[in-house]
Amino acid sequence: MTEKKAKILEFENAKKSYDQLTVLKNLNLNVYQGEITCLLGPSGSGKTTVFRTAAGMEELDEGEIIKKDSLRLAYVFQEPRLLPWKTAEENLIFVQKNYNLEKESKLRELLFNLSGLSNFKNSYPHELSGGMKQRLELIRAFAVKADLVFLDEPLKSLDMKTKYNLRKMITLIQKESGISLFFITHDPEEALLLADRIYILAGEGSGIKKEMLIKKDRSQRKISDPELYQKLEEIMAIFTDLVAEFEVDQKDLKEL
Ligand SMILES: Nc1ncnc2c1ncn2[C@@H]1O[C@H](COP(=O)(O)OP(=O)(O)OP(=O)(O)O)[C@@H](O)[C@H]1O
Repeated sequence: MTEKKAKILEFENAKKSYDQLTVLKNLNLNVYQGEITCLLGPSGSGKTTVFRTAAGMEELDEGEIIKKDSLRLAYVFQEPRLLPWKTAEENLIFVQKNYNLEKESKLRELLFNLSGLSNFKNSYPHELSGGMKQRLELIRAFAVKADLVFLDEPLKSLDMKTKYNLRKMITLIQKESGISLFFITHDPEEALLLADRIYILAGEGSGIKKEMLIKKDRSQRKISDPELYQKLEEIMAIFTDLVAEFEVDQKDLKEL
């Protein structure tokens, strides 16, 4: 199949171990311009290790991450990293200053509107709910006009309504700005609702088990669509193979 989109980041034969534990081996994946790419895998499969190496927080043992030096990257970590002594708007200005973008007040205004946080620009992080803080984390990453935003489980531990709203917000921002996103999740439904391209991580000491393309218009997706549902079943079959079942002798349960 011919790929017309430009590759903007590439993991080539990546290998990463911690002491005796090989977490990633022969990992190959591409991030394409203007796409939402998802790295999907069960707990412990090495997703955060991919994120940390991409962010330069860890070195690969072997292989390469290929990207242009000029590529502007932004990151959304699992746990909020907001500055507690700065208001919501000052948190955005703080990161914008790194790129001389602090005068972009219209962009901030737009992001606050899109995230429903317009009335909380002057609030401090401790005055916001968990979901609001996560929304602020997301718009902070979008405030620096990055080429590629990495998101590590951005919707983890949020309730269904907040997840739904944030998915809508991400979809809208991506559609309007054409920004590329690389997000990590263990949730197949989230991957299917958001991604153009899903890489399923094969599990400890391994690479990518499968690459999946989702063509359906993001704003029209429902998990009950036959196309998505069939893909969900495919992913679940792979996950069932990857996740070892724990074994407990029935009579030991009497100890409970
Ligand atoms: N700094 C570290 N030192 C030693 N082992 C580590 C380190 N970081 C991760 N590991 C191990 O590497 C493996 C993969 O961890 P990683 O956090 O990348 O997985 P994950 O897919 O992100 O998991 P989860 O979804 O539970 O966050 C795990 O077995 C973990 O214990």
